[in-house]
Amino acid sequence: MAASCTLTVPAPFAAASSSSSTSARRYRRFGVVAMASVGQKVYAPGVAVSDGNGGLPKISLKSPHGSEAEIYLFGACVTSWKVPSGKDLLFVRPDAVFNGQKPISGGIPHCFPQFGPGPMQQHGFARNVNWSITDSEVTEGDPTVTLELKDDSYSRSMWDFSFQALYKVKPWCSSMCLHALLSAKS
Ligand SMILES: O=P(O)(O)OC[C@H]1O[C@@H](O)[C@H](O)[C@@H](O)[C@@H]1O
Repeated sequence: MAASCTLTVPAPFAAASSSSSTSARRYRRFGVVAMASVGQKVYAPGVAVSDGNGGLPKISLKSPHGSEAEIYLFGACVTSWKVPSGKDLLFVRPDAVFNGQKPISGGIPHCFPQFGPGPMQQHGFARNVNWSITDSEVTEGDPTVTLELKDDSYSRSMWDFSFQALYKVKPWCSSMCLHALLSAKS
């Protein structure tokens, strides 16, 4: 079974112009390419990982066109998306915890493989585990990162399926593209 979902979130307060380009100039890199400052790892220009709240690893995406986004590896939760005006269009709850024990409440969370209460924890386990960076790329200056979550003994104990979830985050000036791809088999 494979399911794919692409969500493009418009920025109502952003400038009307978009930074997306049809130019074919593009490159792709894997893994850490530089240390920009103490504790910060750069995966591609505009794609860096550093310690966020509570010391949890946080990806920062910065486009030279003015948009910025923050994604925590814990839960692959997008907690911030700033448009070129500097306005942040996302928020987390004031009492959100960043301790790696409870899900980050707010931003754009993943409810998988269950929504709400049920046989496992509220909204499933995907927002309660660390995802990993599987790809990063830059197109015309706009950074993109892809996160991955795969089954392990922890997920199997609650949901006995083999799966791979890929989550691609691409913030532009006037919209943000979120692409989720799930492949699962019994
Ligand atoms: O508070 P949590 O566990 O992060 O869940 C997020 C939200 O999930 C929704 O389904 C509930 O209706 C909300 O009440 C809740 O705040």
